[in-house]
Parts: sequence; C-alpha cells; structure tokens
Amino acid sequence: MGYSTVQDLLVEGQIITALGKELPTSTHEVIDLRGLHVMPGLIDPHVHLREPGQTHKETIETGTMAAAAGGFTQICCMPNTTPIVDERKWVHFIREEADRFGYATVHPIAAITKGAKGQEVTDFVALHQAGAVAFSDDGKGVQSAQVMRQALLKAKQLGVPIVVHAEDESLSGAGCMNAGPVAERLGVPGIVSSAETVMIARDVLLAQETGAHVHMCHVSPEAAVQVIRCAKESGAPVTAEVTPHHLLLTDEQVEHLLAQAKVNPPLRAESDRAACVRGLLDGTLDMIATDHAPHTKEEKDRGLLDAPFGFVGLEISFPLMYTAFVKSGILPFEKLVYLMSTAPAKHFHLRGGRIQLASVADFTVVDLNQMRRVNPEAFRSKGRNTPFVDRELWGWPVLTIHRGQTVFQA
Ligand SMILES: NC(=O)N[C@@H](CC(=O)O)C(=O)O
Ligand SMILES: [Zn+2]
Ligand SMILES: [Zn+2]
Repeated sequence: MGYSTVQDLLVEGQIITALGKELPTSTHEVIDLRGLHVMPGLIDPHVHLREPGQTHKETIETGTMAAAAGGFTQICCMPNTTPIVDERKWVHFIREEADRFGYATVHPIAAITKGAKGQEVTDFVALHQAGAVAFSDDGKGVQSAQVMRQALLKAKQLGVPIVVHAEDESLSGAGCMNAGPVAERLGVPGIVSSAETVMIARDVLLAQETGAHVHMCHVSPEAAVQVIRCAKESGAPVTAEVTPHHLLLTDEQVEHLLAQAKVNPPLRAESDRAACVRGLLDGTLDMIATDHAPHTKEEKDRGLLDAPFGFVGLEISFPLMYTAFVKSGILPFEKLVYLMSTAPAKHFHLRGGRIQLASVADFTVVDLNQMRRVNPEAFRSKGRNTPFVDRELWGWPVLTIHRGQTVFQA
C-alpha cells in the first residue's frame, strides 16, 4: 500500500509540498524522525464529543485534545448530545468550536430523526449543507422500518451514509450486558445478539432496495458479521466498523469490572469476538472506530444496572490495535493504517487518509518500540471509563501534525 518507505517530507503552510529522499533542508525547520513511523493522520468515524450540553462528560476542546493525543486528525462526532444535533445551527456550532481550538477536524454526523425520537426525519438537505457528513440516531436504533426507509431515500440523493446503531428495543429491553452464562451468574438482564442482528439484516434489505449506503456501527455478534458478509457478496452498498473493545474483550470482563465493562452493544461471547476478528481480516468489517463514549466517574460508579453504557477510546485505540494485531503478526502495519485512516476517509468521503503530494499535512508519528501501560489519569479526555486500565501497550503516538501544525507532542 506504499506507506513503508524511508523518506523526507516537506511541509509548507498546511500542505505537503515535497516527498522524497534527502530533500534540501537548509531553509526549513527539520524534525528528525529516525526510528519512528509516520502515518497519515488517523480518522475516527465514531466519537461522542458530548457538546452541546453534556460538558461534564466531555467538551469539544477536551475531546479533540484526546483525538490529537491518540493520533487522530479527523473525527466524526455523533449527534446524541443535549440538544440532539437535528438543526443546522448545532452543526455549525460544532465545526466552528472545533476549528477555534484547532486540534482536529470534526465532521458532525446529524440526527436521522428529530430529537432522535425515531418518528420524523430531519431536514437532510439543510444539515448536509451545514456540513453534516452522515446521519445517525446513534445511542438508539431507528425502530420503524418505514422511517429508516425514508431516511435512506434522502441519504441516497445526497450520496452520504446512514450510520446504523442496530438495536431492536423490543429485544434489548432493560438488558445491561450480553445475554449468556455471565449475565445468569450475576443475575442481571441480558441483551441477546438478535437485538442487534435483526436490525442489521433489516437495514441490509433496505440498503439493497433503495441503493443507499448503509454503514453499520460497532458490530458485535457473530451472526451480524455473517449477515454483513452475505450482504457484501450480493453487492449491497453496505460498510461496517468494529471497535477495539469488541475485537479484544468478552463478557467475562463484566464479572470483574462490572459497569466499567458496560458498553452498548455489549461485550459478547468468545465466539463473537473471534468472528469480529475474522470479519476484520477478510474485509467484511471495513474500518476501526473507537465509539469514544466518555462518562463521569460518578455516573460509571452507579453499578452495573444503572451506570450508562460506554468506554473512552481515542487515546488508546492505535496502541491497542497495534499491540494486539500488528506486533503479534496478525495484521501488516499498512493494513492497520488503512483500517484507521484510509478506509474511513474513503467511505465517509473525507479528504485525507493518505500521505501524498499537495495533500493537507495531517500526519501522526508513532514509536512502535515504546511500551507504556494504560493510565486513564493521564488522559486529555474528561472520561476515564475504560476496561483497559494498566494494559501494557506498544505503538504510542509521539507527534501529531494537523494542517501543518503540531497539535500533540509526547
Ligand atoms: N456505545 C455506548 O455504549 N454508548 C454511546 C452510545 C452508542 O454508541 O450507542 C454513548 O453515547 O454513551
Ligand atoms: Zn451506538
Ligand atoms: Zn456511539
């Protein structure tokens, strides 16, 4: 894929103006990156920045600082804020606020339905004009197939994806973790895999019928991976993302960590985790998303039944993926860069995802030989909620350049 070469890179203003061996250095500031790896700025298609309205959990400032520290130069943010991003003024607000701080480019995803209530489709044209790159009611599934179909027809006209949080509420009910032996031992209500898979199957059918691009969020059960694999074989316009936590953890974690391992969709069985890994390796799952979902300590301390779902992920996602899949020899480094930068750019129609001449100077430098343990106290994010505390990881970002400016340096 052409990333793995040793060369120099000349940045002037916001732009990469030369690439090659031994470029003249006399008139420019030189950063020596020998022994380190330069990648195109990482892109996260699924982040919760919590603004407007939930600034106790995260702000656009802290969320984009966390992005920069994790090597992300572009992120897409979800509209399940207070209020919901269902009017153009909020799309403008998010973009302007992100540009004011300048740590990363933020692409808002606007709500599919007004107030994310699942009933009345928002003004897609106005929201798209304001800068929304996709539409989602993430946090909730769109329960009505008719409403989803209407949304797909509108998205198709604009050429943007509908980003699906697949959850049938009649099946997920009051579940707080995966349905299975662990939930039974703990005596808590479980969430069956079909709560996710029936919605994925429904939306594959609607994508086939309407021709609209459907992107499946945070895929977790084996059956869902199989449905997406079949959909792709039949040529359906479907893409999918998977999170590091669904690739690396199972519901066994909930036994020890309780609400600290509570996420939606839930951590599932080992067979599901293994199926997600196979799906990633064979291209059924197109990209990695963090689903960075910050909550306060007080909220996460409410216990397994009452705590909110979600983990932070921006600051550890690359080292988690690098350590588990590249260092162990399962994935080539270039493939991981593809999954965390090139693929999200391609499917969400964003610039970037490649280091090339005349492109915006967005790139990330990682030290593949540096080992550090996950320490949430050092996060830029306001959220500390991660089940990966103390894990030994390699491949930490050491320098992030966004639009030609240093936005993070270790
Ligand atoms: N993933 C989560 O567990 N939580 C997300 C919502 C979501 O992504 O569905 C949140 O907004 O907290
Ligand atoms: Zn979701
Ligand atoms: Zn989410």
